[in-house]
Amino acid sequence: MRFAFKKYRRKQPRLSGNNIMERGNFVDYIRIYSKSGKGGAGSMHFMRTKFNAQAGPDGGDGGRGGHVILRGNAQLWTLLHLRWYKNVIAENGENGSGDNCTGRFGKDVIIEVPLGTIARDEETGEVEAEILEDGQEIIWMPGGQGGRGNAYFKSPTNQTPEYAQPGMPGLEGWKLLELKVLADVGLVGFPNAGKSTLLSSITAAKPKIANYAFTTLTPNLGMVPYRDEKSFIMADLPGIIEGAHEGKGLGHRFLRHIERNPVLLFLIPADSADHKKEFDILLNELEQYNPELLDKQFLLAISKSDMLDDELKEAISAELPENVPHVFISSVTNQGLTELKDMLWSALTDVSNRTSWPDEEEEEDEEENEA
Ligand SMILES: Nc1nc2c(ncn2[C@@H]2O[C@H](COP(=O)(O)OP(=O)(O)OP(=O)(O)O)[C@@H](O)[C@H]2O)c(=O)[nH]1
Repeated sequence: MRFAFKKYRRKQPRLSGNNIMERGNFVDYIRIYSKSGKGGAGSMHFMRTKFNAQAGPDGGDGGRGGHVILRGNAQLWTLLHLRWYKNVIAENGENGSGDNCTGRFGKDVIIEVPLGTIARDEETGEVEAEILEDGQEIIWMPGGQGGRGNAYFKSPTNQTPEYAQPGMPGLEGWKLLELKVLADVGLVGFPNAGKSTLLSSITAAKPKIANYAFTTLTPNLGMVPYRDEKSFIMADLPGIIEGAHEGKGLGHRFLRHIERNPVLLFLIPADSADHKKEFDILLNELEQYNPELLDKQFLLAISKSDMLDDELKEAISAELPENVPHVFISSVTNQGLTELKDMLWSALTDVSNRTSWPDEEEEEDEEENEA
C-alpha cells in the first residue's frame, strides 16, 4: 500500500538519521510505543434536531487523525536513529466547524527505516509491515476517521447515524521494528574464518579485519561486481560458535540476518582441525535457530587455502559432504576467487542448484525398509 497524501509530505515530522555515521553503531531491534491520531469530531453545532440538517447552518466533518507511516530509506543501515524515540504519536484530527469547514487532518508521522525492516505488534507477534524498497511507504497505523458534521446529512443518502459520532480513535500499542539485512549471499563461519577479509577482497567494503575472534560485531554489506556489469550483494555476518542458538558468543541475535539471504556461503579456514565437523556445527546452529534455513542454497569455501598444498586439498575434499559444492580460496593470493564468484552467481540464478537434505521421516522410512 502506498501513501497517497503527497501534499502533506513536507510538513510531516520525520524520524530519520544521518546515514553514514550510523554504520558503526548497528542497531537492528527497536521497541517503540506508537499511536496514530484520533479523528476530529464532526461539527453538529446549531442543529435543532439530531438528523434534521436542514434546520441549522452546515457543520463540517472532523479531520482524519494522523497516520504513522513507515518509509524505506536506502541510505539507512540501522535503526539507531530511532533508539531515543520511545513514543511515536501522530497528531489528532481537528474538529469540524460551522460554515461546512472540515477540520484539518492530523499531521502524519513518517518513520524512515532501512530496507529489510519488519514491523510487528509486540503482543500478537504479527508482522504488520515490511519495507523492502527505497521510498516505499506503508501506512502502518492509520489515523482515525473524522466524525461527520451535519452538512454531510443534507444528502438523503447520507443518513447513517453512526457517522454523526465524534471522530474514530486511532490505533495504539507497543510495536517492534526489526531489521533483517537484505543480501544475496550471507557469509557463515566461525570467528576468524576470514569472512571480513573475503568481503574486503571482492567488494569495495572495508570491514574491520584482525586476527582475533569476534572482530565483526555487526553485519557489513558489500557489492560484488560480476561479469557484464552484473553484481550481487554479500553480507559479512558476525562469527557463529557452537551454542550460538542458546546465546553463546554473540548469540542468535545476528542469525536473523541469515534468513533473508537466498544463498549461504560457509567459510571454513584451511587450518581448521576438522573441516567436516566445523561445517556440521555451523549447520546445527542454523537448524536449531530456524530449521527453514536448511532449505537455502549452500556453498562451501575453504578459506586461507594459500596455506595448503595439493595433497592437503585432496584430503580435505574427501572429507567434505558431496552434496555441497566447495572451492578452495585465498583472499591474500586471490586463488579461487573467480571460480567462487562464478559458483555464487550460478547458485543465485539457478534454482535447480538447490542443495537437498534428506528429510528425517524419509531417513526413518529407509531405515525401516532396510530392517
Ligand atoms: N593466510 C591467510 N590469512 C587470511 C586469509 N583471509 C583472512 N586471513 C587472516 O585471518 C584472520 C581473520 O580474518 P577476518 O577476515 O577478520 O575473519 P572473520 O571471519 O571476519 O572474523 P570475525 O570478525 O571474528 O568473525 C586475519 O588475521 C586475516 O588476516 C587468507 O586468505 N589467507
